[in-house]
Amino acid sequence: MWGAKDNPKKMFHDYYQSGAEGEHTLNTTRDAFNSIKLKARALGDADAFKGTETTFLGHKIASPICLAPTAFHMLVNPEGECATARAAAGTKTLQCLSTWSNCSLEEVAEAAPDNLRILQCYFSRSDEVNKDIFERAEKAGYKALAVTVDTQILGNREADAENKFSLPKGIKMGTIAKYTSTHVTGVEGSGLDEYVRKYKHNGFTWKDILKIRQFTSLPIILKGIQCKEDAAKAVEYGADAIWVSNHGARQLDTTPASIEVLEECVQGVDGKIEVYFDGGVRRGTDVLKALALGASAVFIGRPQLWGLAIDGQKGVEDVLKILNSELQRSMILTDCQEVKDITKERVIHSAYCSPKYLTAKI
Ligand SMILES: Cc1cc2nc3c(=O)[nH]c(=O)nc-3n(C[C@H](O)[C@H](O)[C@H](O)COP(=O)(O)O)c2cc1C
Ligand SMILES: CC(C)CC(=O)C(=O)O
Repeated sequence: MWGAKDNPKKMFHDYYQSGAEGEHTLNTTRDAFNSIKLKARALGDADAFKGTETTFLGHKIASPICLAPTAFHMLVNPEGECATARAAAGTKTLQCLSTWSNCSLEEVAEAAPDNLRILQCYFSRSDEVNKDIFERAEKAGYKALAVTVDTQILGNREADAENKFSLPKGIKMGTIAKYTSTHVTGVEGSGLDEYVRKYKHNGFTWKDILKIRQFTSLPIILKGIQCKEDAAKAVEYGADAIWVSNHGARQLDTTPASIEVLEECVQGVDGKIEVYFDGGVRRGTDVLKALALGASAVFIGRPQLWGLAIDGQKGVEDVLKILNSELQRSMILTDCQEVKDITKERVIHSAYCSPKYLTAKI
């Protein structure tokens, strides 16, 4: 068998694909989506279909399917996140750029100047660095900050440890290059742990959300909410939106699939702020289910990386177009003429996704 040392493509593939520990959450996510059934409706007027246009924090997007922040796009394409940004622009949707992008946030903004973009943030130990990043983001036209709240420490990704993951020479950490380095000291295990240890502020807690407010006027989205208590707390701490996510099942193994906790998180915010969603979205029907259960936009992680690996910008655009055409078909067959028609009534057995189901005797 190839070792990662002989075959870097294996190292990159494993990094993109893998989940935490036994990958139980990763492996049950498809079943969770498939256990939710859609209600087909007869004789909806397909000619009256209006489309998938919607809004994100008041900004127009052509589709509720957006690009999630995923680190290190240059592992599979020399144009990296600039190619992904152009794909988002080509389909008029939103890109959320990772703190750990290979292209800098300024390069990405320049690659697709008119596109709607937001920046995912991991917090540095240095407030000066954080302030600098927020200012750079604002200046480069990013419209919100998505603060990741599920990664106080990195999940146990066994494949990365076995492969001794590290970035190849010559691949920079574009956005944070001026504050940290890609040098790995050769410790045991995954170089990713070292990158994170060197840069990230693991003592960043709820009170620091209030601090961010003083540093920036950009809207703040909390990414990685997984229960109604935290959803309610996000409102209490002044978040402008929450993003229900288990980080692609890469953090804590044996948590529910994100789709299983979406409804309770929606209940937690009680209509006060928008709710976004990611985790295992692979079909238009998945998008419809997430919207029906209360999300106003969904994000895709790995599918964009597979598209990027296969055909660069065009590959990512193809992924977005296929998903959006599947969404349109599903909307028509459930008699939804526009995104606002995608309500809870489109789903049968939504009770299976609520905590009541877990305790009910049925
Ligand atoms: C290779 C990879 C890198 C990721 N990097 C980040 C990141 O830098 N910041 C972050 O908040 N989430 C990151 N995520 C999580 C995604 O934003 C998203 O939550 C998840 O991938 C969605 O699940 P999906 O891949 O099943 O679509 C990453 C996910 C993957 C697969
Ligand atoms: C560099 C990593 C912390 C990026 C990430 O969030 C991930 O790999 O899931």
